[in-house]
Amino acid sequence: MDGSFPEGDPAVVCGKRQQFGSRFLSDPARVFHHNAWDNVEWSEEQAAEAERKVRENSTQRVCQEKQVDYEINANKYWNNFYKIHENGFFKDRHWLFTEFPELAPSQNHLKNLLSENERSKVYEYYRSGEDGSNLIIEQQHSCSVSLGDKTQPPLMEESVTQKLHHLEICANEFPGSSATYRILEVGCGVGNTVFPILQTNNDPRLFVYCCDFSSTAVELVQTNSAYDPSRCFAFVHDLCDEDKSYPMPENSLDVIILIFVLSAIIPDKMQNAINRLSMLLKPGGIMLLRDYGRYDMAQLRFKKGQCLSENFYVRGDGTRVYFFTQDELDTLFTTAGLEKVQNLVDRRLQVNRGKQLTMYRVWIQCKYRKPLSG
Ligand SMILES: C[S@@+](CC[C@H](N)C(=O)[O-])C[C@H]1O[C@@H](n2cnc3c(N)ncnc32)[C@H](O)[C@@H]1O
Repeated sequence: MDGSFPEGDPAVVCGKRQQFGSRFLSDPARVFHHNAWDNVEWSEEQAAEAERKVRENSTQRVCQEKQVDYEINANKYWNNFYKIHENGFFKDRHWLFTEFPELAPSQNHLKNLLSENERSKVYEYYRSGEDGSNLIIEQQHSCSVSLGDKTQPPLMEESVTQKLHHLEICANEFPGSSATYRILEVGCGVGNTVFPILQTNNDPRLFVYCCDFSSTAVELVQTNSAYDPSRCFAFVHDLCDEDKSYPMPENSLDVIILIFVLSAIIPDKMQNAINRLSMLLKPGGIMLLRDYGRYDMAQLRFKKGQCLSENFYVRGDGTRVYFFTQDELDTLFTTAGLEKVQNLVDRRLQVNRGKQLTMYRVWIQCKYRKPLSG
Protein backbone atom coordinates (compact mmCIF):
# COMPACT_ATOMS: atom_id res chain seq x y z
CA MET A 1 0.00 0.00 0.00
CA ASP A 2 1.36 3.43 -0.84
CA GLY A 3 0.41 4.82 2.54
CA SER A 4 -1.80 7.47 0.96
CA PHE A 5 -5.06 6.37 2.62
CA PRO A 6 -7.32 7.52 4.15
CA GLU A 7 -8.43 9.78 1.36
CA GLY A 8 -10.26 12.92 0.85
CA ASP A 9 -11.39 14.33 4.14
CA PRO A 10 -13.03 17.45 2.78
CA ALA A 11 -12.66 20.65 4.74
CA VAL A 12 -15.10 21.90 7.30
CA VAL A 13 -14.91 25.61 7.94
CA CYS A 14 -16.54 27.04 11.09
CA GLY A 15 -18.63 23.85 11.32
CA LYS A 16 -20.05 24.52 7.87
CA ARG A 17 -18.99 22.53 4.86
CA GLN A 18 -17.99 24.53 1.82
CA GLN A 19 -17.80 22.71 -1.54
CA PHE A 20 -14.33 21.24 -1.35
CA GLY A 21 -13.43 23.69 1.37
CA SER A 22 -12.49 27.31 1.23
CA ARG A 23 -8.99 27.62 2.55
CA PHE A 24 -7.09 29.00 -0.39
CA LEU A 25 -3.35 29.41 -0.65
CA SER A 26 -2.77 32.84 -2.11
CA ASP A 27 0.64 33.42 -0.55
CA PRO A 28 2.99 30.44 -1.13
CA ALA A 29 5.08 31.57 1.85
CA ARG A 30 2.17 30.55 4.11
CA VAL A 31 2.03 26.95 2.86
CA PHE A 32 3.10 25.45 6.20
CA HIS A 33 0.62 27.52 8.20
CA HIS A 34 -2.18 24.96 7.75
CA ASN A 35 -2.55 21.20 7.22
CA ALA A 36 -4.43 21.51 3.95
CA TRP A 37 -5.33 23.97 1.19
CA ASP A 38 -8.36 23.70 -1.08
CA ASN A 39 -8.92 24.07 -4.81
CA VAL A 40 -5.21 24.33 -5.49
CA GLU A 41 -4.36 25.61 -8.95
CA TRP A 42 -1.58 23.70 -10.65
CA SER A 43 1.00 25.73 -12.52
CA GLU A 44 1.85 24.70 -16.10
CA GLU A 45 5.29 23.55 -14.92
CA GLN A 46 3.78 21.41 -12.19
CA ALA A 47 1.32 19.78 -14.62
CA ALA A 48 4.15 19.15 -17.11
CA GLU A 49 6.30 17.66 -14.35
CA ALA A 50 3.45 15.34 -13.30
CA GLU A 51 3.03 14.18 -16.91
CA ARG A 52 6.74 13.56 -17.15
CA LYS A 53 6.77 11.47 -13.96
CA VAL A 54 3.85 9.36 -15.20
CA ARG A 55 5.50 8.85 -18.59
CA GLU A 56 8.63 7.76 -16.81
CA ASN A 57 6.99 5.38 -14.32
CA SER A 58 4.91 3.82 -17.11
CA THR A 59 7.83 2.93 -19.38
CA GLN A 60 8.39 -0.46 -17.81
CA ARG A 61 5.27 -2.64 -17.54
CA VAL A 62 4.65 -5.60 -15.23
CA CYS A 63 5.13 -8.88 -17.15
CA GLN A 64 2.07 -10.66 -18.52
CA GLU A 65 2.34 -13.63 -16.17
CA LYS A 66 2.28 -11.39 -13.09
CA GLN A 67 -0.57 -9.32 -14.57
CA VAL A 68 -2.68 -12.48 -14.88
CA ASP A 69 -1.85 -13.42 -11.29
CA TYR A 70 -2.93 -9.98 -9.98
CA GLU A 71 -6.21 -10.31 -11.85
CA ILE A 72 -7.07 -13.91 -10.95
CA ASN A 73 -6.04 -13.56 -7.33
CA ALA A 74 -7.21 -9.98 -6.79
CA ASN A 75 -9.47 -10.91 -3.88
CA LYS A 76 -6.66 -12.88 -2.23
CA TYR A 77 -4.37 -9.84 -2.28
CA TRP A 78 -7.14 -7.79 -0.63
CA ASN A 79 -7.77 -10.61 1.88
CA ASN A 80 -4.10 -10.43 2.84
CA PHE A 81 -4.39 -6.67 3.13
CA TYR A 82 -7.29 -6.98 5.59
CA LYS A 83 -5.61 -9.82 7.51
CA ILE A 84 -2.70 -7.47 8.16
CA HIS A 85 -4.61 -4.25 8.80
CA GLU A 86 -7.95 -5.63 10.06
CA ASN A 87 -10.11 -2.58 10.60
CA GLY A 88 -7.34 -0.23 11.59
CA PHE A 89 -6.39 1.20 8.20
CA PHE A 90 -9.24 3.28 6.78
CA LYS A 91 -10.84 5.94 8.93
CA ASP A 92 -14.62 6.12 9.23
CA ARG A 93 -15.76 8.44 6.51
CA HIS A 94 -18.03 10.75 8.47
CA TRP A 95 -17.52 13.49 5.84
CA LEU A 96 -19.76 11.46 3.59
CA PHE A 97 -22.91 13.21 4.76
CA THR A 98 -21.76 16.66 3.83
CA GLU A 99 -20.61 15.48 0.40
CA PHE A 100 -23.45 13.00 -0.15
CA PRO A 101 -26.59 14.11 1.75
CA GLU A 102 -28.44 11.39 -0.21
CA LEU A 103 -27.08 8.89 2.34
CA ALA A 104 -29.18 10.35 5.15
CA PRO A 105 -31.90 12.38 3.45
CA SER A 106 -34.24 12.56 6.44
CA GLN A 107 -31.43 13.90 8.64
CA ASN A 108 -30.77 16.82 6.35
CA HIS A 109 -33.08 19.72 6.89
CA LEU A 110 -33.88 22.23 4.23
CA LYS A 111 -31.87 24.89 5.95
CA ASN A 112 -28.68 22.85 5.87
CA LEU A 113 -29.08 21.80 2.28
CA LEU A 114 -30.30 24.88 0.49
CA SER A 115 -29.27 28.46 0.22
CA GLU A 116 -31.85 30.96 1.43
CA ASN A 117 -32.73 31.78 -2.14
CA GLU A 118 -33.21 28.12 -3.11
CA ARG A 119 -35.26 27.54 0.04
CA SER A 120 -37.64 30.38 -0.69
CA LYS A 121 -38.14 29.00 -4.21
CA VAL A 122 -39.18 25.62 -2.80
CA TYR A 123 -41.57 27.26 -0.28
CA GLU A 124 -43.00 29.42 -3.04
CA TYR A 125 -43.61 26.34 -5.15
CA TYR A 126 -45.51 24.51 -2.42
CA ARG A 127 -47.41 27.49 -1.09
CA SER A 128 -49.44 27.45 -4.28
CA GLY A 129 -50.74 23.90 -3.67
CA GLU A 130 -51.09 21.21 -0.96
CA ASP A 131 -51.34 22.33 2.66
CA GLY A 132 -47.96 24.00 2.66
CA SER A 133 -46.70 22.43 5.89
CA ASN A 134 -42.97 22.29 6.47
CA LEU A 135 -43.17 18.56 6.95
CA ILE A 136 -44.51 17.97 3.50
CA ILE A 137 -42.04 20.37 2.03
CA GLU A 138 -39.21 18.59 3.78
CA GLN A 139 -40.37 15.14 2.75
CA GLN A 140 -40.77 16.22 -0.80
CA HIS A 141 -37.44 17.93 -0.64
CA SER A 142 -35.73 14.78 0.64
CA CYS A 143 -37.17 13.05 -2.35
CA SER A 144 -35.75 15.62 -4.69
CA VAL A 145 -32.38 15.42 -2.95
CA SER A 146 -32.36 11.68 -3.40
CA LEU A 147 -32.86 12.42 -7.04
CA GLY A 148 -29.77 14.55 -6.76
CA ASP A 149 -31.30 17.87 -7.76
CA LYS A 150 -31.57 20.48 -5.08
CA THR A 151 -31.87 23.54 -7.24
CA GLN A 152 -35.11 22.57 -8.98
CA PRO A 153 -38.40 22.54 -7.09
CA PRO A 154 -39.32 18.88 -6.55
CA LEU A 155 -41.90 17.54 -8.95
CA MET A 156 -44.99 15.80 -7.62
CA GLU A 157 -45.19 13.50 -10.60
CA GLU A 158 -41.69 12.15 -9.91
CA SER A 159 -42.46 11.24 -6.31
CA VAL A 160 -45.71 9.59 -7.31
CA THR A 161 -43.85 7.52 -9.89
CA GLN A 162 -41.36 6.50 -7.23
CA LYS A 163 -44.08 5.43 -4.80
CA LEU A 164 -45.80 3.29 -7.41
CA HIS A 165 -42.52 1.79 -8.28
CA HIS A 166 -41.82 1.00 -4.66
CA LEU A 167 -45.11 -0.89 -4.30
CA GLU A 168 -44.15 -3.00 -7.28
CA ILE A 169 -40.76 -3.86 -5.77
CA CYS A 170 -42.24 -4.78 -2.37
CA ALA A 171 -44.30 -7.52 -3.94
CA ASN A 172 -41.12 -9.69 -3.93
CA GLU A 173 -39.29 -10.83 -0.82
CA PHE A 174 -35.54 -10.26 -0.52
CA PRO A 175 -33.28 -9.01 2.29
CA GLY A 176 -34.40 -5.46 3.01
CA SER A 177 -37.52 -5.78 0.84
CA SER A 178 -39.72 -4.10 3.46
CA ALA A 179 -37.46 -1.03 3.60
CA THR A 180 -38.32 2.05 1.58
CA TYR A 181 -34.82 3.51 1.26
CA ARG A 182 -32.13 1.10 0.14
CA ILE A 183 -28.46 1.87 -0.13
CA LEU A 184 -25.79 -0.47 -1.50
CA GLU A 185 -22.13 0.12 -0.89
CA VAL A 186 -19.86 -1.77 -3.26
CA GLY A 187 -16.31 -2.53 -2.13
CA CYS A 188 -17.25 -1.72 1.45
CA GLY A 189 -14.01 -2.96 3.02
CA VAL A 190 -14.50 -3.28 6.76
CA GLY A 191 -17.48 -0.92 6.90
CA ASN A 192 -15.97 2.53 7.29
CA THR A 193 -18.81 3.96 5.24
CA VAL A 194 -21.60 1.56 6.17
CA PHE A 195 -21.38 1.97 9.94
CA PRO A 196 -21.41 5.78 9.84
CA ILE A 197 -24.50 5.55 7.57
CA LEU A 198 -26.29 3.24 10.00
CA GLN A 199 -25.33 5.45 12.93
CA THR A 200 -26.27 8.72 11.25
CA ASN A 201 -29.39 7.72 9.35
CA ASN A 202 -31.85 6.42 11.95
CA ASP A 203 -34.74 6.21 9.55
CA PRO A 204 -36.48 2.88 10.35
CA ARG A 205 -37.27 2.50 6.65
CA LEU A 206 -33.57 2.46 5.75
CA PHE A 207 -31.76 -0.74 4.73
CA VAL A 208 -28.07 -0.85 3.87
CA TYR A 209 -26.46 -3.56 1.76
CA CYS A 210 -22.73 -3.78 1.47
CA CYS A 211 -20.44 -6.10 -0.38
CA ASP A 212 -16.80 -6.71 -1.03
CA PHE A 213 -14.98 -9.52 -2.81
CA SER A 214 -12.67 -9.90 0.18
CA SER A 215 -14.29 -12.48 2.47
CA THR A 216 -11.95 -11.31 5.25
CA ALA A 217 -13.31 -7.78 4.98
CA VAL A 218 -16.94 -8.95 4.91
CA GLU A 219 -16.33 -11.12 7.98
CA LEU A 220 -14.95 -8.09 9.81
CA VAL A 221 -18.14 -6.19 8.93
CA GLN A 222 -20.39 -9.04 10.07
CA THR A 223 -18.57 -9.47 13.37
CA ASN A 224 -18.49 -5.76 14.16
CA SER A 225 -20.60 -5.02 17.25
CA ALA A 226 -22.44 -2.31 15.28
CA TYR A 227 -23.60 -4.83 12.64
CA ASP A 228 -27.37 -5.21 12.89
CA PRO A 229 -28.85 -7.77 10.46
CA SER A 230 -32.27 -6.16 10.72
CA ARG A 231 -30.84 -2.99 9.11
CA CYS A 232 -27.89 -4.26 7.11
CA PHE A 233 -26.82 -7.14 4.89
CA ALA A 234 -23.14 -7.72 4.19
CA PHE A 235 -22.22 -10.24 1.50
CA VAL A 236 -19.22 -11.40 -0.51
CA HIS A 237 -19.52 -10.28 -4.11
CA ASP A 238 -17.08 -9.59 -6.93
CA LEU A 239 -18.37 -6.65 -8.91
CA CYS A 240 -16.58 -7.98 -12.00
CA ASP A 241 -18.25 -11.39 -11.81
CA GLU A 242 -20.93 -11.32 -14.49
CA ASP A 243 -22.27 -14.74 -13.59
CA LYS A 244 -23.16 -13.89 -10.01
CA SER A 245 -26.32 -11.97 -9.33
CA TYR A 246 -26.88 -9.39 -6.61
CA PRO A 247 -29.30 -10.30 -3.80
CA MET A 248 -31.77 -7.53 -4.65
CA PRO A 249 -33.90 -7.15 -7.79
CA GLU A 250 -33.33 -4.65 -10.58
CA ASN A 251 -34.77 -1.17 -10.03
CA SER A 252 -34.75 -1.55 -6.25
CA LEU A 253 -31.99 0.72 -4.92
CA ASP A 254 -32.12 4.41 -4.08
CA VAL A 255 -28.37 4.88 -3.77
CA ILE A 256 -25.26 2.98 -4.82
CA ILE A 257 -22.01 4.18 -3.36
CA LEU A 258 -18.50 3.51 -4.63
CA ILE A 259 -15.70 4.89 -2.50
CA PHE A 260 -12.20 4.22 -3.88
CA VAL A 261 -13.32 0.89 -5.29
CA LEU A 262 -13.80 1.35 -9.05
CA SER A 263 -10.11 2.29 -9.23
CA ALA A 264 -9.26 -1.13 -7.77
CA ILE A 265 -10.60 -3.11 -10.74
CA ILE A 266 -9.06 -3.74 -14.14
CA PRO A 267 -10.13 -0.99 -16.61
CA ASP A 268 -11.50 -3.53 -19.15
CA LYS A 269 -14.15 -4.64 -16.66
CA MET A 270 -15.25 -1.23 -15.38
CA GLN A 271 -17.98 -0.57 -17.93
CA ASN A 272 -19.76 -3.89 -17.40
CA ALA A 273 -19.57 -3.48 -13.65
CA ILE A 274 -21.19 -0.04 -13.83
CA ASN A 275 -23.82 -1.24 -16.32
CA ARG A 276 -24.89 -4.01 -13.96
CA LEU A 277 -25.01 -1.69 -10.97
CA SER A 278 -27.02 0.83 -12.93
CA MET A 279 -29.71 -1.79 -13.52
CA LEU A 280 -30.15 -2.18 -9.75
CA LEU A 281 -30.99 1.51 -9.29
CA LYS A 282 -34.62 2.63 -9.15
CA PRO A 283 -35.58 5.18 -11.75
CA GLY A 284 -34.49 8.40 -10.06
CA GLY A 285 -31.91 6.51 -7.94
CA ILE A 286 -28.38 7.84 -7.75
CA MET A 287 -24.83 6.49 -7.99
CA LEU A 288 -22.22 8.24 -5.86
CA LEU A 289 -18.49 7.91 -6.38
CA ARG A 290 -15.33 9.30 -4.90
CA ASP A 291 -12.07 8.03 -6.32
CA TYR A 292 -8.53 8.81 -7.44
CA GLY A 293 -7.96 11.48 -10.07
CA ARG A 294 -5.22 11.57 -12.72
CA TYR A 295 -1.85 12.77 -11.38
CA ASP A 296 -2.80 12.31 -7.75
CA MET A 297 0.32 12.14 -5.58
CA ALA A 298 -0.15 8.37 -5.23
CA GLN A 299 0.22 7.99 -9.02
CA LEU A 300 3.35 10.10 -9.19
CA ARG A 301 4.97 8.11 -6.39
CA PHE A 302 4.87 4.77 -8.23
CA LYS A 303 8.23 3.49 -9.33
CA LYS A 304 9.14 2.00 -12.72
CA GLY A 305 8.01 -1.62 -12.96
CA GLN A 306 4.72 -1.13 -11.07
CA CYS A 307 2.67 -0.04 -14.08
CA LEU A 308 0.17 -2.58 -15.44
CA SER A 309 -1.33 -0.47 -18.23
CA GLU A 310 -1.87 3.26 -18.82
CA ASN A 311 -2.67 4.90 -15.46
CA PHE A 312 -3.15 1.49 -13.79
CA TYR A 313 -0.59 0.30 -11.22
CA VAL A 314 0.05 -2.45 -8.71
CA ARG A 315 1.11 -1.61 -5.18
CA GLY A 316 3.77 -3.55 -3.28
CA ASP A 317 1.06 -5.68 -1.62
CA GLY A 318 -0.52 -6.81 -4.91
CA THR A 319 -3.57 -4.49 -4.74
CA ARG A 320 -4.15 -2.36 -7.84
CA VAL A 321 -5.21 1.21 -8.50
CA TYR A 322 -6.35 3.27 -11.49
CA PHE A 323 -6.26 7.08 -11.76
CA PHE A 324 -9.29 8.58 -13.54
CA THR A 325 -10.03 11.70 -15.52
CA GLN A 326 -13.43 13.32 -15.15
CA ASP A 327 -14.23 12.48 -18.78
CA GLU A 328 -13.49 8.78 -18.34
CA LEU A 329 -15.91 8.59 -15.43
CA ASP A 330 -18.50 10.57 -17.33
CA THR A 331 -18.27 8.08 -20.21
CA LEU A 332 -18.59 5.09 -17.86
CA PHE A 333 -21.72 6.45 -16.18
CA THR A 334 -23.47 7.90 -19.22
CA THR A 335 -22.82 4.73 -21.26
CA ALA A 336 -24.63 2.90 -18.46
CA GLY A 337 -27.64 5.16 -19.09
CA LEU A 338 -27.12 7.52 -16.15
CA GLU A 339 -27.36 11.30 -16.18
CA LYS A 340 -24.77 13.63 -14.72
CA VAL A 341 -25.70 15.49 -11.55
CA GLN A 342 -22.14 16.23 -10.44
CA ASN A 343 -18.65 15.48 -11.71
CA LEU A 344 -16.03 17.48 -9.81
CA VAL A 345 -12.33 17.38 -9.29
CA ASP A 346 -11.10 18.02 -5.78
CA ARG A 347 -7.51 19.27 -5.85
CA ARG A 348 -6.03 19.62 -2.41
CA LEU A 349 -2.62 20.39 -1.07
CA GLN A 350 -1.99 18.42 2.11
CA VAL A 351 0.87 19.53 4.28
CA ASN A 352 2.96 17.59 6.76
CA ARG A 353 4.10 20.50 8.85
CA GLY A 354 6.42 18.38 11.01
CA LYS A 355 8.33 17.00 8.03
CA GLN A 356 7.79 20.15 5.88
CA LEU A 357 6.32 17.98 3.10
CA THR A 358 3.69 18.98 0.55
CA MET A 359 1.36 16.42 -1.05
CA TYR A 360 -0.83 17.28 -4.01
CA ARG A 361 -3.98 15.16 -3.94
CA VAL A 362 -6.46 14.81 -6.79
CA TRP A 363 -9.81 13.15 -6.17
CA ILE A 364 -12.90 12.99 -8.34
CA GLN A 365 -16.41 13.07 -6.98
CA CYS A 366 -19.41 12.07 -9.09
CA LYS A 367 -23.16 11.78 -8.75
CA TYR A 368 -25.07 10.22 -11.64
CA ARG A 369 -28.79 9.62 -11.65
CA LYS A 370 -30.94 7.01 -13.39
CA PRO A 371 -33.56 8.80 -15.46
CA LEU A 372 -37.17 8.47 -14.37
CA SER A 373 -38.29 7.26 -17.73
CA GLY A 374 -36.67 5.55 -20.68
C1 LIG B 1 -9.34 1.15 -1.36
S1 LIG B 1 -10.41 0.01 -0.63
C2 LIG B 1 -11.78 1.03 -0.18
C3 LIG B 1 -12.63 0.41 0.89
C4 LIG B 1 -13.84 1.23 1.30
N1 LIG B 1 -14.69 1.56 0.18
C5 LIG B 1 -13.41 2.49 2.02
O1 LIG B 1 -13.54 3.56 1.45
O2 LIG B 1 -12.94 2.39 3.15
C6 LIG B 1 -11.01 -0.88 -2.05
C7 LIG B 1 -11.97 -1.99 -1.67
O3 LIG B 1 -12.54 -2.54 -2.86
C8 LIG B 1 -12.60 -3.94 -2.75
N2 LIG B 1 -12.62 -4.48 -4.11
C9 LIG B 1 -11.64 -4.39 -5.05
N3 LIG B 1 -12.02 -5.01 -6.18
C10 LIG B 1 -13.27 -5.48 -5.97
C11 LIG B 1 -14.19 -6.23 -6.77
N4 LIG B 1 -13.87 -6.64 -8.01
N5 LIG B 1 -15.39 -6.54 -6.24
C12 LIG B 1 -15.71 -6.17 -4.97
N6 LIG B 1 -14.87 -5.48 -4.17
C13 LIG B 1 -13.66 -5.14 -4.66
C14 LIG B 1 -11.36 -4.30 -1.94
O4 LIG B 1 -11.48 -5.55 -1.32
C15 LIG B 1 -11.32 -3.16 -0.94
O5 LIG B 1 -12.07 -3.47 0.20
